[in-house]
This record gives sequence, structure tokens and C-alpha cells, in this order.
Amino acid sequence: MGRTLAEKVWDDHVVRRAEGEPDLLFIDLHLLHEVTSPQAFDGLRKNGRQVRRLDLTIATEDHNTPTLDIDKPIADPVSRVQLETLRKNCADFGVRLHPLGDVEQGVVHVVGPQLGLTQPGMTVVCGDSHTSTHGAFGALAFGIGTSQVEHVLATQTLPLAPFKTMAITVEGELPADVTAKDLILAVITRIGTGGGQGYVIEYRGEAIEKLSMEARMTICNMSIEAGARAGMIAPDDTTFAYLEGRPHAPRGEDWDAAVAYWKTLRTDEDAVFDHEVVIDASALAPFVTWGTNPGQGAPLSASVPDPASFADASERHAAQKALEYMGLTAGQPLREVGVDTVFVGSCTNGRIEDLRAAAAILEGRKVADGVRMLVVPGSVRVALQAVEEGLDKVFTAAGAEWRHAGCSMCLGMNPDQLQPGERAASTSNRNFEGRQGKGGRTHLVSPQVAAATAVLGHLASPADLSDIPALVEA
Ligand SMILES: CC(C)[C@H](C(=O)O)[C@@H](O)C(=O)O
Ligand code: SF4
Repeated sequence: MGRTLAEKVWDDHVVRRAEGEPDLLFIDLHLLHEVTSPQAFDGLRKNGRQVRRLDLTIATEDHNTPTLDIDKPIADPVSRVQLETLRKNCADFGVRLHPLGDVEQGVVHVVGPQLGLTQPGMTVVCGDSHTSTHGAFGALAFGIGTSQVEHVLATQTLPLAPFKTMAITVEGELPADVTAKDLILAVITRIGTGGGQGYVIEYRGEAIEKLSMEARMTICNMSIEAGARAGMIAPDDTTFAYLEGRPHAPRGEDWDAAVAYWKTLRTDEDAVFDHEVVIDASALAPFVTWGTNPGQGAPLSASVPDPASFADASERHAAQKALEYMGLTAGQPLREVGVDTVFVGSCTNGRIEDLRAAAAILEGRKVADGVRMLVVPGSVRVALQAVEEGLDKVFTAAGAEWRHAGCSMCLGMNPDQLQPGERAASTSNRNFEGRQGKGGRTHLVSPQVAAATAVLGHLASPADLSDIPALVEA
């Protein structure tokens, strides 16, 4: 029987297989950040161990880094200790680190791909749930816990429980105003936040094949929000074109050999998935969340749902609770929900294409009175590119704040937080209670919806701006 993409990558990494035991897999790339690595390094120290493969291990600072005054000492003591600990650990063990102020610093899931470290057919791990992002390259990439981080540091291997396979086939073409973010939000609303549990999802179909690498990363990034172990997309010419020439991509004959192997990484015709979902791309529309988990979403043109409309009792209860927390009323049109904050950034939507999309909408327009808009590039490289293209000027001219790279308000481990009761349209991936600050309310949106929302002050899509022409045509 044929094998799926995920099964092929798995099989190519098994270093030990024994009856009744989990397979032991070789890990090709181990990414580290300040939040989930301290105890792992402590464990190595306690056991007198070294990092087994320094060449396959790389660290960056992202969660606790400030986005203002980065040349000043870090004011928040918790963040300062977190960053100092990572610096000491990396120095003690010889791990390559891109600290705050370094040109390669940024959100770990933005940095790996842009350096060409993430490649098709690899196993990629990080003590971070959104490691699923790297699956966009046809890598098997998943988040691990701190004890697993220690195991990988010490051995470059990991015992892993078997997974089930799911295909999400997106047929047809996405309408012009529908983005990868709208698609993945719609998928999670459809299958639920537990719908992917135990599965590695492979996204396929015409609409997926047409997406850029950055859009594919947005999709795979949020696989974890459907509960999946990982998300993957088969590598193709789009993948190869993105990788070619990047600092860590193979070169010359090695490149040719790599591409020849990567081309074999496709699900065989006769492979069977454990579960299949089919989505009609043409039926999708701009999508936003109204609740407190990423599966509580609806098209922007819809209204806040009535909890009573959910057949399932626990969903009904969850919706009820979510509306209370979010301060929303059933039946309220989503377009009428006003926001005070707009956040463009994160490993979901903090790459250059996302910033370009937001800037194109803000060009010649103004952020609405009373709305604070933060634009936080996913990495320093993204920031530099944006500056080269003049996007930073577009943001600041519109009244938005242009910040330094990092996770920032995606989870508010730095000073970028919502105040209690504040409401944000956010291009990030989680809308849990308090995620962006205690009492803060989050609506997950695409960069396009974020920008239109900033201009109008209420949830909106670019189409809603047609009667508010830009002052200067781009
Ligand atoms: C802090 C980290 C462990 C966490 C994760 O695992 O995803 C964070 O990145 C997040 O997005 O919630
Ligand atoms: S940007 Fe957000 S989702 Fe991504 S790693 Fe940072 S905190 Fe996690």
C-alpha cells in the first residue's frame, strides 16, 4: 500500500523500532527559545551531558523581548531573567543564539524558514506548540515539552507515539478577498479545536497548491489550534523557489540531489488517510472569531451566534461563557463590533507578505480615532525588508505604531498587552481568555481584516472601505 507524506518522512527518520515500543526518531532541526529551555539545560548540567548536535540546534529570543527601547536594559525582571538565562545556557553549551539586537533575531518560527534551516522531509522540533508552522515545507514538525527538549538536546532523537493521518483537501480557488488565515479559521470552526487530535494533517488540493510559502505557513501554524500533532503541505516548485539561495539551503550538486529527494515527498496515489475532510474554497469568505477559542468563528458578514443554536451541550455552554467574557450579544452583527486595539504580527501573520497586505490597505488612510494599532514584524529580517519597501512609513503615516520584532501582543509576555475589557482584532492564533492581557478580548483575523478594522474602528474587511477612498492612490 502507498504511504502518505507524513508516513514517508517518519519512516526515513526511524533509528530504532521495537515491538510494543514507540519508534525512536532522528531529529534534523531543534529550535530553542527562552521560555521552554531553562529546565532542559539544567537537566543536562545535572547529568553532566553536552548538547549532542550543536550543528542542528539553534536558539532565538522572541517571547520576552520588548518591542520598544531594545537598546535599554529590560525593565521587566521576569523577562530579563528569562533572556539572561537563555544567553548563559547558550554560551555554556555552545549553542548558536540570535539574541535581541541581532539581525537574525525574531519569532522562532519565522527565523527557521527564512534562514533556510527548515527544509522538506525534515523532522523539526521546538518546545513550542506552533512548531507546526514548519510543516508548510513538507517537514514533520511538532511542538515538544521541556523534558523532550532535554532529550533532544542530549541525544538528537525522540521516542514518538504513532499518529493518525488526516487529509484536508481544499478544492477549487479561493475568492480574491479570501486569505490563508480565513481558510484556516474556517477549517478550525468546521472540525473543532479537538478535531485534529492524534492526527498529522496534510493540507492538499488546488487552493493549497496555489498558496505562497508564507500563506502555507499561516495554515500549518494553526494546525495545533485544531488539536493536531502537526500540519504538512507537500513540497513543490513554490517550496523549492522559496528555499533556493537561502543561507542554509543546499547549493550546487547538493541542491540538485536535495530537490530530487524532495520531489519524492508526496502522498502516493493509493495511500489511505485515516480521515478525510473536503472544503470548497469558492464558498469561503473573510472570517473572524467571536469567542474564546480559535474554533469559535464565523464569516465576517454573519452575526454573533445564539448559544442556543449549538446542538452539542458542551459547545452551547462554551459559547455562552465566551459571549459573557467577550462582552457580545447573540444576534449582534460582527461588523458592528468595535475594537480599541489592532495587532498585526506573530508567527501566524507577521511575515513580509502580511505586512505588505496590511500596508496596501492603510496606504493613504488613517487608523480610526481611539484605536491603537501595533505592527510587529515577525523577525528583524522582515522588519528590514519592510523598511526597504517603505512599509514602516505607511504604517506610521496612518497612525499605527511600528515596533521591533518579537512575539509581542500575540501572548503579552512583554509589555505589549491589552488592558482589562479592551478588545483587539489580532492577526495571531489564539483568542483564549487573557491571552493578550488579563481581561483582554481577542478577535482573530487576517492582516487585511486587521487593517480595514483599524481604519473603520469596527470589524471590517477591505471591501467595506470602498466608500472611504485612500487619500493618495498607491
Ligand atoms: C510559550 C510557548 C510555550 C507557547 C507555545 O507553546 O505555543 C507560546 O509560543 C504560545 O503561542 O502560546
Ligand atoms: S508569535 Fe505567538 S504563537 Fe508564535 S511563538 Fe510567539 S507567542 Fe507563540
